[in-house]
Amino acid sequence: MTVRIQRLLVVGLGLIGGSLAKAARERGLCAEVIGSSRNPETLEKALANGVVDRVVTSLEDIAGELGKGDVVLIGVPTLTVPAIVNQLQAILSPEVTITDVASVKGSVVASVRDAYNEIPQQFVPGHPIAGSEKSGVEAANSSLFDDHRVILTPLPETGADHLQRVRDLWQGVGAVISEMPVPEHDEVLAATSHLPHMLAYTLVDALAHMRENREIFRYAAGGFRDFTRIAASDPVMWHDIVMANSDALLKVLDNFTDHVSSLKEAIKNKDSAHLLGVFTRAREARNHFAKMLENKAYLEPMTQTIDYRVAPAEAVTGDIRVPGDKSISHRSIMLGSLANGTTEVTGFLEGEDSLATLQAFRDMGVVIEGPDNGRVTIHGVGMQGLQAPVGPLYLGNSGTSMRLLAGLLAGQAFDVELTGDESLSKRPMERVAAPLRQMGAVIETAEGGRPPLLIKGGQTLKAIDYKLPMASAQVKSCVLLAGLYAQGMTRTTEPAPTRDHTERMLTGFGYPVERHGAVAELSGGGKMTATPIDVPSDISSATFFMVAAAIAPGSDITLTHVGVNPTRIGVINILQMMGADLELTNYREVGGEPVADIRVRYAPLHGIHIPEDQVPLAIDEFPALFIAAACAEGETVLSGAEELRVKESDRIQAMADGLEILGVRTVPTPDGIVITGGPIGGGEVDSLGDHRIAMSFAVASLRANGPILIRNCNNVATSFPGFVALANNAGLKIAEETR
Ligand SMILES: O=C(O)C1=C[C@@H](OP(=O)(O)O)[C@@H](O)[C@H](O)C1
Ligand SMILES: C=C(OP(=O)(O)O)C(=O)O
Repeated sequence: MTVRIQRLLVVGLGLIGGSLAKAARERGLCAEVIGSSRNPETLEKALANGVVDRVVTSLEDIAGELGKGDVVLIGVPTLTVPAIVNQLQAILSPEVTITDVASVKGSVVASVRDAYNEIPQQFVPGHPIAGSEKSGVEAANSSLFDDHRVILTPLPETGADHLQRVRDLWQGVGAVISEMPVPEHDEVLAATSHLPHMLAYTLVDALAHMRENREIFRYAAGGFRDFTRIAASDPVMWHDIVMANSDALLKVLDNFTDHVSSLKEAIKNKDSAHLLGVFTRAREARNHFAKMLENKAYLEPMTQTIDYRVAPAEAVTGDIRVPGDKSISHRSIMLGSLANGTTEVTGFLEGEDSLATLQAFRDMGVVIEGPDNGRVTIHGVGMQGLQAPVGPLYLGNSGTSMRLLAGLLAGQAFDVELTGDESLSKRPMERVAAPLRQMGAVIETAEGGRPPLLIKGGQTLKAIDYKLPMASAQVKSCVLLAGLYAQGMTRTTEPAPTRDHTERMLTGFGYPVERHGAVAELSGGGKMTATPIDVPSDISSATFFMVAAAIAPGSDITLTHVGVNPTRIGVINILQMMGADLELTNYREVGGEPVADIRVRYAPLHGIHIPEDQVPLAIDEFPALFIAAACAEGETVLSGAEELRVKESDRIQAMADGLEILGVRTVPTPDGIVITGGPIGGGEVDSLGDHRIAMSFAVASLRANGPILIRNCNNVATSFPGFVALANNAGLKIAEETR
């Protein structure tokens, strides 16, 4: 329903009133725009600058003309609003829509109620979040509201057509409308607008009072200028706002004063942890909000969807260092946070999954600097030093974060809730909840053992001897991490070897872990000491380039500094069994983890039966290995890999569907797949938001005879930020498209 506005009367032609009048006039939103002001000079300027069609000096002169379809907008300073409202009550027809632009809504609504003895249907309180330190009709700017927010705070009595008319007016001048209740508006604005203005005014006033003020202002550049820009705002307007919103403002001022007092204490006591804590948290929050605002998070989906359009490519060549290992990055944050002392991490993966873990620990009070080019400094808080987070810990797409944190947090003193994105919210968590409950933890899951996880703090955990029902490093790590807080010796026995980064890193941090064969055990109640961590490149990310070189004639690529922990090298073993030409050189150990450079040159591949003992050692590499199988002579058979069905997507089905579309024959089975090698065509495939599916199909382009469009590739950033640039450098032809 669009309700056309006939006449718009703007009472008070300051910056906001003047800008609205001018914008409405220029955009032809109303039949006529009329301005009213007590000041004849303002009226003259308004006419001269084309702000209004006509002016009136008193409301009586015009009120009688106005009726249904007309709008009166009160644009005077907040404390002058009651006088205008009183006047309007006496002379204006109840059919005329009345709205206002005051920065405080409680006091305006109260003045309307006083004047009318009720809230009339015609009244629609509003507040455009726009402005500038400039004031007056001469500053009127018809694009002031473009993409700016206007908050309307309609009351139960407000009439629907009046509300619609005001919405149309603001939308017509380019604004974006949100609605909220009056008290919420006043609290939000006290914190986000009124407090900063008070601080800016006070800072400038305080400095101006210092004896050497000339000198101070002479040297006050960047920071001072940025911080105090708003101290040039209209003093009367701000006086009125403060008087009108004093209750809400006093509340935020109290809170802020407490923070300043703690900062003062920290400076006095040279408390670096406190200072760094405040600064790193604030910087993160500022960046986070800036991103949200850039994306207009309240208006549109947070980000756009990224697709890859991949053209057929020839070969891959060069020396490449892929980003840091995801599993090790997660663990570096977890153990570094619980250690005594400061842990320096280099090579940290700045992907969304490991950043989710990092943020979770920040949310629990750990001061973490970085990441900055893979460098992270963690100020460990000791085994008992985590604090209750203020809200749920959001872990995005990351299964590892949720399952390992569940273990670590089961024995803490506080309650915590773990949540995740759509994909993570579908993944099974009973596999960790069950052993943790056996240890005495109190954990609730949503239906079907899915996230969110609600963990009740303050439980006494006791050690268990846990035989893992599936080969899962996440479940093993979860139980061992809970074991750090349990009474007695916690033991895990795994059905097949899985990645052992937790055990290695605990040892590195000085926490004794006994290991023999399939068994790992540790006693609760110990402590850890900070130690530097150098994270090797992720073999799971390197895999995409290994497969790329293995399938594309003419390829010769060297992947440097790759982690080649024996529990992770299934992909190397399987590719070699298929006939790939793979060579490991420069073998060394870095911080308890073996590392090597891997050179891969093209060689024809043949299908194999993948030995089941290799499955856990290559669990994340199968989507890419399926592409190798599609390029191999004959059949490749995988079994014993039902775990692939509960990753970020059902990776067996997702790959089978995509390969079929590209003309490759596949037969999915409950625990694996049979793939018959053959030519690969072009087509459109869906990664289902699974990073490894997206990157695998990009690699397929090296053997495809047409372009491949891969849908939903945003999550590549969870494990492999910079993938597209690195891949294109090596020889792929990926174009990112957003929609
Ligand atoms: O412990 C880890 O860091 C991981 C273990 C594996 O999961 P499962 O334990 O579920 O097999 C793997 O798929 C995941 O990417 C990372
Ligand atoms: C399975 C994976 O990760 P996670 O379980 O941590 O989401 C993966 O990275 O392939």
